Amino acid sequence: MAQKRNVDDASFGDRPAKKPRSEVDEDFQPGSPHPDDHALIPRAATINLSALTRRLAYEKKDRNKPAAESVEQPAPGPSTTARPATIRIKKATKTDLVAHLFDKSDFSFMELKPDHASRPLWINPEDQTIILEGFSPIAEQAQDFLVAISEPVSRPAFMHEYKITTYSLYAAVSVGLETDDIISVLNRLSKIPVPEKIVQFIRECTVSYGKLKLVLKHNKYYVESTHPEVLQTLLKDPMVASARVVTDGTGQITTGPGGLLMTKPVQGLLANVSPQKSQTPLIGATTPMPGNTAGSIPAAKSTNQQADADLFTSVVGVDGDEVEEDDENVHSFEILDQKIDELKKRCIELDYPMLEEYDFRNDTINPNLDIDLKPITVIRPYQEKSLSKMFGNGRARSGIIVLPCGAGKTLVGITAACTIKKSCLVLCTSGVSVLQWRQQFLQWSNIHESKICVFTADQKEKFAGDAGIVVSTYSMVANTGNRSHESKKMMEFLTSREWGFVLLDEVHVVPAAMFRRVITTIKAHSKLGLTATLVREDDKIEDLNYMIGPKLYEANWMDLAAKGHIATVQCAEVWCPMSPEFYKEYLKEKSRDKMLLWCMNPNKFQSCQFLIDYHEQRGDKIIVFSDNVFALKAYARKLGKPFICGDTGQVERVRILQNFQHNPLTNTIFLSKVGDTSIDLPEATCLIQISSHFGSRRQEAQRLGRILRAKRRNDEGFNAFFYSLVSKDTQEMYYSTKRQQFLIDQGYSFKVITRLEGMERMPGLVFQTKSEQIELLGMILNATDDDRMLGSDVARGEGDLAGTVTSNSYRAPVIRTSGTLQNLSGGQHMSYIEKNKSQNKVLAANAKGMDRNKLFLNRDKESKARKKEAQKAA
Ligand SMILES: Nc1ncnc2c1ncn2[C@@H]1O[C@H](COP(=O)(O)OP(=O)(O)OP(=O)(O)O)[C@@H](O)[C@H]1O
Repeated sequence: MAQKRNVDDASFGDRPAKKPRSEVDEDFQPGSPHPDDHALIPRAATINLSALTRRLAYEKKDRNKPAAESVEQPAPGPSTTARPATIRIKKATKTDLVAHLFDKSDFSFMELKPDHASRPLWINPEDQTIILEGFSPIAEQAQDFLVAISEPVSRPAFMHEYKITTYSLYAAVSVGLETDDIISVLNRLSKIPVPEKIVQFIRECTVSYGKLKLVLKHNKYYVESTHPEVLQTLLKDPMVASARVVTDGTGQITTGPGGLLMTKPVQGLLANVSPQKSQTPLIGATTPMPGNTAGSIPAAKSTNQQADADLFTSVVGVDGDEVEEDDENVHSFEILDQKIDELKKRCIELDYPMLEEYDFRNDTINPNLDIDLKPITVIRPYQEKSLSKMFGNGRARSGIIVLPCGAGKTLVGITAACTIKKSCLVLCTSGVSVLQWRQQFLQWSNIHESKICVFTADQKEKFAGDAGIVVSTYSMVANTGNRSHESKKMMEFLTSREWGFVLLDEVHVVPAAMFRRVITTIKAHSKLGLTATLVREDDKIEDLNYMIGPKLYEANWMDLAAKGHIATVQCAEVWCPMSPEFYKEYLKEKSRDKMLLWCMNPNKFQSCQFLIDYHEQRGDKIIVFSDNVFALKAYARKLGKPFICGDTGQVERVRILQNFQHNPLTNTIFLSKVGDTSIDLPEATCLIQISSHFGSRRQEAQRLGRILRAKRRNDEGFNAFFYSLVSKDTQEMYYSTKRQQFLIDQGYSFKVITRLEGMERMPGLVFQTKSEQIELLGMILNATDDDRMLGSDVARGEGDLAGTVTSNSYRAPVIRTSGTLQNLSGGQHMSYIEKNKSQNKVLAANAKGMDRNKLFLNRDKESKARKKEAQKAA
C-alpha cells in the first residue's frame, strides 16, 4: 500500500494522503463502496447485489469446488441443480454491474456478520491475507494476536495487511498457541465467518507442529517426542536416518534408522525434571513486572470487551504456566552434530518443525552465571513483550525478535541473558560492535568484568570460572582458514562447552553458509536472533527459520514512534532534474558511469547544499550518506564538511564523531556505508541520502535507523527528517522506489518534493554557472577507473562504521587521494582548490593545535612518501 504523495514544495504539512485508486481493491468492503466510486458506480447497483450473483461470481474463481456444493441459494427457476459455470458467470456480469471490475478480488458474496462494524478484520479465503482496520478500538489487541499468528506485510496508518503462512503458524505454535484458539480468536475478530479453506489450512499446518523437540544433553543432540509414531515416520526419511547416531555392539557409531527406537525416557534437561513454579519474576531478575504483561490488554470498558480481553489474554498473553512433560512417554534418538542444521531443514520440509526450548531453571548440569539487571535498569513495555514471547512458558524458546532500529535490541538480548543465567556467547558483525556489546553488558547488568571477555582478531580472552560471557564476531567463529595458536585454543574453549544461550546480533546480514558453520560448531541450548529488518534481497530469510527458530515477535515501528520510544520521521524524496550536459552523458555512458553521473548531478549538489543549510539553521544535526565514496569526498570537500569512509583511520573517525556530538560548529558530517549500522548518534536529527546501494530495502531502513534514536524525540512537535535525493529520469528513480518499500510497509510515507523553494536565491550556491557544471562533468569523465571504483566501501571489506578497522589494526589503505583527482579532473582550477580544503584536516588541526606531536609528523611524512611512491608507480 504505497503512500507516496506528490507535493510541489518543501513544506511538511500533515495533510492526509488521498487514497490512490489502486488501493480500492484491497480496501473494498461489501456494502461500503469507496467514496471515490460514486461518480463511477450507480449506488443502487452496489447495494442491490444479490447473494446469488455474488456467489456465482465467486464460483468463477473457485474451480476446484464441485459446482453443486458451492450454491447456497438456488437459482430461480424450477430446477435447483447448479447450472453450468459459463451461464452463471454471464448472469453475474449482467446482474451485477461492478463484479467484473473486481475480478478475482470480488468477495462480496461472503456474508458479513450482523455486527461486522465492530469487528476489525477481514480474511481473504484465497491467499490467507488478512486486512486489519488499524483505526478499530481493539486494533492494538488484534495486532498482538495477528503478529503472533501471521506475517505483517504492510502496516500503514489505517489499514494493515498480514498473511498467514506455514512459518507464521509454526511460530504461533512455538509460542504456545493452540489450533482451536487460533481459529476461535480469528473468528471472533473477523467480519465474516472464517472461511473453511482458512480453517483447514490452519489445521493442516498446525496438526504436526510442536510434536518434536530438539534437546541438547551432555553435549549431544537428541530429537525427542511423546509421539513415537512421529519419530518412526521421521526415521523413514533417508536424510533423517542418515543423521541418526546408532551405536553398534562394539560402541562404534554408525547412522541409519537403527531398528527400534529408544523407549527409555532421555535423562535430558527437558525430560527428566518436573518444572517448579518460580516465585521470582521470570524476565530479568530486578526488573519490575507490571501486571499488564505481554499480550494482555488495557482494562476493557464493557462486558463484551472484557470477554474479548479474557480471550486474548488466554491466547496471546503469558500465563506463566509451565508445560508438564510426561516423562514416561518421551522417546528420542541421538543425532550427529554436523547434520543438525540439515535435519532441522528437513523436518520443516516434512512438516514436523522441531521446537527448541531450554528449561534453564532446572538445568543443574551447566553452572549458573551470576548476572542480573542493575536495579536502575528498566526495560520498556515492548522489550518486555518481546521477551515474554521467548520465556512465555518458563523456558527459553529459540527464535528471532524483530525490533526497529534504535529500539534497544541490545538491552533485550542482555535481559534474556540475565534471565537464563548460564554461559552466553554473543556474536556480532564487527569488531567495534563486540566492544559495544561488552560495554552495554557492563552498563545494564551487574556482570563482573572478569566474567565477560571478547574474542576478536586483536583480543583473545577467556572468562574466569565455570560460567561467563564471550562476545565475538561471526567471522571469528565461522573462520575455517588457518588460525593462530591462540585462536585455535580459543575455539576449543568455545566448542568444548555447552552454551546456555547464544545471542545472534543483526541476523539478517550474516551469510547462510557462515551461519551454518556457527550453528554446527557451537553447542547451545537456546538461541536468540536480533534484527530490525528481517528482509534480504536474496530471499534467504526463510533459512533463518530453521537455523535459529521462528520469529517470536515483531514490533510495529509506528506504534513505537507514537509512544516516543523512537523518533517520528518525515520522509521525503527530492527529485533533482539532471543538468542537460549531465543527462546527455548519462544517455551515452556505460552503466557503471551512469551511477556516478546521477550521484554528481549539479542539481543534486545544490539540493544537498540547500537542505544542509536549511536544517543547520533550524538547529538540526545532519548526516549525509553516500555509498559512492568518490561522490562522498567530492561533496564533503566542496561543501566544507568532514567525512568518514572506509579509509578514514580510527582516530580520525572518533575525532569527527566527537565533534559532531559536542562541537556546535560541526553540525553536518558525511558518511559512506560504513555508517549504515552500529552507529549510535542520538544527536542526529536529519539524514540526507545522496547515493545508495541500488534497491536495498534493508539499507534504507538501517539508515533511517540512525535518526530514530534522536535524543530530542520527545520534545513537543519534534520531527526527524529523512531526505533521499534522486536524479530525475534516471535509473536511480526505480531503485529509490524499491528501496522505500520496506519503510512504506512499516507505515512511513514518502513525500515527493520536485522543487525546493528558495534554492535559487541561496547565497553561495555551488555549481550555479554552466562553466562550473561543465568543469564538474569534466572531472567525472576524466577520473581514472581507480577513482571511479572508489564507489564502494564494501569492496574493501568494510561493512559498517565499526568496520574491521580498530585503532590497533588500522593500516593506510591503497593510495587514493584527492591529489590524483585534482590533477586529472580540473581540480587544479583555483576556485575548486580553495573550496576543497578538507574539513577533516581542519578538525584534526584544531584538535592538536599547531603543536603537533613529532611521532605523528614522522608518520605523516612516511605516509606522504608512500603516497608519492605509489603515484609514481601508477
Ligand atoms: N529500556 C531502556 N531504557 C533506557 N534506554 C534504553 C532502553 N532500551 C534502549 N535504550 C537506549 O536506546 C538506544 C538504542 O539502543 P540499541 O543501540 O540497543 O538499539 P538497536 O535496536 O540495537 O539499534 P540498531 O539496530 O540501530 O543497532 C541506546 O542508546 C540504548 O541505551
